[in-house]
Amino acid sequence: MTGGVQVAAYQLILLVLSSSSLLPLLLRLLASSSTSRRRCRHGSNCNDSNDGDKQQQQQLLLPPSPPGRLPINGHLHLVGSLPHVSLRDLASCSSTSAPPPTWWSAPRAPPRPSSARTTTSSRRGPRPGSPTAGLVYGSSGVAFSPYGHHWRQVRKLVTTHLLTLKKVHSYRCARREEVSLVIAKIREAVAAGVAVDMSAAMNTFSNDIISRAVSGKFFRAEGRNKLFRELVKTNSNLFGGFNLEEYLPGLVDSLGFLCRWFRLGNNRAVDAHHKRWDELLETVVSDHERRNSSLHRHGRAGDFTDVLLSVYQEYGITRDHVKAILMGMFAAGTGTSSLVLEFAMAELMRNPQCRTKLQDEIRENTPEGQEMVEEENLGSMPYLRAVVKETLRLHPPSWEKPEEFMPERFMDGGNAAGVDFRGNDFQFLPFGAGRRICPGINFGLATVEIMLANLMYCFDWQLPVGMEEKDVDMTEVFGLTMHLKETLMLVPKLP
Ligand code: HEM
Repeated sequence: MTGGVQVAAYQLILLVLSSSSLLPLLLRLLASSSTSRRRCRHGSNCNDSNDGDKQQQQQLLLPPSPPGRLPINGHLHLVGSLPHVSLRDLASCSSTSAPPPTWWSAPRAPPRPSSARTTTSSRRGPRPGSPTAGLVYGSSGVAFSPYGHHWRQVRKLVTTHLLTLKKVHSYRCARREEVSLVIAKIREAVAAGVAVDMSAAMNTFSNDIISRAVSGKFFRAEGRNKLFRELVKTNSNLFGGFNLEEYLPGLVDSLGFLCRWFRLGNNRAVDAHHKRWDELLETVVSDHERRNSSLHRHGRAGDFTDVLLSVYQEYGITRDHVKAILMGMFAAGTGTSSLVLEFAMAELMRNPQCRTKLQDEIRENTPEGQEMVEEENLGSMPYLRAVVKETLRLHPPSWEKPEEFMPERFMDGGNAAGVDFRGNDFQFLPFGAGRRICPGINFGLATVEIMLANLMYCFDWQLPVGMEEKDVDMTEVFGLTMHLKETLMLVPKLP
């Protein structure tokens, strides 16, 4: 369900409830939601505020809430189908940094740098007991686990053993092979003179990279990578869809049986989907267990699953937790990297001068006669990093010409030259910040940079006949991650 439909569904529920004899229950809901708001102020990042509650706000030193809050509805009616854009607009209406609107339960990148300092997340993901929590093994992986001992353990495991710079580096041959497969496919399109569906190509590429890191060399066996891709897509639909509990936990508590009936269909879909994930992950785990002894004999570095199986007991976690971590790697690692690549290509098509500048840099800094850009060549390509940063910058307000694609801002002499994305510069948080910062930064960047460099190095790119730069549709659609509404079709040519 899109953001607009979610909002409409939410408002419809409110309308039905308020026009019925359920008013007493609504009042209870109101009471319970204000209690939970009070609780949030002491524990979580949900630092909402209330115009009518100024005294308490002053005591708690919270900034003022954006104007236009309604009872029950909070600021929901002010949030459109692109919530990050609405949040930005709400922030700019307020005289100081705006805290998230009052209904907003999931932690998202806040609209202004200064508010980012106060809102790094402690709770995230499906609420305990919700159908989607069941899908992710009771929210026991890294991304959805609430802050606490378990999260600290799984996060430590992932950052110490799976996503270290050394480990990411150890996958460079795998990345090289996957990039050459994409290049070979694009060469076929050049020979046939047809356009390439870049959205699909980049999604397949980043999913294959993650599948390979998780499942090893044999990830293509029995079409496992395709199955992973399909399951990740369904995850995204289920998490990005409308889940009553996430929006109105108080209502669900108050109207237990009605809500259970309302979400029955969703429950079944989630259970069936979880079963498919579990079967696949169980196969991956038991395959690895079978060949683990010979792996140790040969002393080879293993994939994510090998590493997890060798250390998980030390961390006091279970086999289901291992599966939850693996599932989380797919969900967090696939959509993100492929979207960065797709947005980067779309922006470069709309900005030919940036594209030429990037191609010149890449071609000048790749040794002559080399068929592909290698990872060791990337260090001498600062404009490539600036293009990636600019793609990640995603329209926040406090920038010069915020809506324009201007990688130069991150280059020497640019107004954001020293700005980095590792969570220290609060005006630029594409990977989040604080204790929940993305642990996959190195993995994601390695995937994006080598692929983008090779797309630019090996080909010249054109828009399909009849299309001009201004016709590249950058309309975004809200979901678990933001993505382009239209498929990006591009025509490759040999340079
Ligand atoms: C360019 C690609 C990527 C982008 C833009 C990105 C972005 C993000 C963001 C914004 C968050 C939330 C941070 C917060 O709440 O403060 C996050 C969390 C996370 N990401 Fe990434 N990510 C990328 C790639 C990856 C990859 C490749 C992996 C794994 C292989 C990964 C694993 C995770 C995990 C496990 C979390 C949850 C961390 C926690 O809750 O402790 N990400 N990512």
